[in-house]
Amino acid sequence: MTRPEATGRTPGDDPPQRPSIHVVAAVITDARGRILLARRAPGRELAGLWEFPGGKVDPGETPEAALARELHEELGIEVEVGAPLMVVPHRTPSRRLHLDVRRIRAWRGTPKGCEGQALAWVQPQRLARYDMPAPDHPVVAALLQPDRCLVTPAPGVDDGAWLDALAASVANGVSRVQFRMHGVADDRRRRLLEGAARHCEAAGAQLLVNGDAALARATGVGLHLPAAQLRVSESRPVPVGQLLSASCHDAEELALAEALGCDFAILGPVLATPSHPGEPGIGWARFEALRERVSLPLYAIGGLGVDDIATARSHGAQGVAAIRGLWAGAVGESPAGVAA
Ligand SMILES: Nc1nc2c([nH]c(=O)n2[C@@H]2O[C@H](COP(=O)(O)OP(=O)(O)OP(=O)(O)O)[C@@H](O)[C@H]2O)c(=O)[nH]1
Ligand SMILES: [Mg+2]
Repeated sequence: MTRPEATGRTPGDDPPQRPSIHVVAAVITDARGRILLARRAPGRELAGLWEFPGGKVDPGETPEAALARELHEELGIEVEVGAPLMVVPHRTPSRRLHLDVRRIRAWRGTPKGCEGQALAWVQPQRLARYDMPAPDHPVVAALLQPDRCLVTPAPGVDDGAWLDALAASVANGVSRVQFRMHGVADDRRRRLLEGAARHCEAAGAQLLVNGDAALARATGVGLHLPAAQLRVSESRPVPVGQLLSASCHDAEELALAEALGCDFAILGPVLATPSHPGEPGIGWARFEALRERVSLPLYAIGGLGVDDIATARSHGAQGVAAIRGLWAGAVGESPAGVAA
């Protein structure tokens, strides 16, 4: 609907002339698990792109009321708004946007394109085939990809106990694992990677090796680039289809990770963490300010665990990455150089 744009948050590092808009959008799922997309009609901004139905929050309106109103106006249905999925902060040269995505618990009526827009019910795995605005890319990732990424701790002296803890971690719901194993001899590291790969495969979890492109290519597991390697990578070190991620700490590294075609990145440290004593962390406001410049999925790292996933999602993160917060075993000495 055409109405004045509601102004929302305006974080301090932004020129005052850049308007901020709060948009609510819906994940509406049918009995077959398909998700409803609407195509922006000709003549409108971003015409032809597919989106989650919704629109701008009016001044004084709650997000829930705005979403119910928009879905009535655009689709002719009455809804019960459900749980938040995520809020994506996004900036363009002319404005900043908070895309606040909610699940719909129940609805009455049959969705129709009341404003002439085409509609499509899409299997989640096919969402990536639809051309969507940049702020929607993290939303699609949140619907499809894991909300937590384990970074492995050092193995101590007992490799069997380490592998048992890894197996317990993936059994506990971790389905993305970054195998980080610094200061361990090559043959031992390789044996542990093989053990980790067996456990991950059995549990359907994804595995990425930290910092060793040759080992990733030789074994077929994914590759995680530490920031120093990201900064010197000129092309994607593993083929598309083999997972690639990177550690990022600032806007420049995030832009590099996106340009290299990383499937996701890890950004932090967000909170203080035992592995970085004396460092306060960048905090959620800074996390958002960095997140709004790129659209690849980002895990927040640094002093976080499963209880922080909802908070992380409300700041535009895919979820959390952690050592301590996700490892189902004892964590010994803090490995240097990782904030988890
Ligand atoms: N509804 C919706 N808007 C989105 C999505 N992603 C995204 O970037 N946007 C942007 O959010 C803004 C608000 O969307 P809208 O055009 O639906 O707003 P509206 O229904 O109130 O209509 P209006 O154009 O009459 O003000 C648009 O600039 C749109 O490009 C999405 O998935 N759903
Ligand atoms: Mg709309």
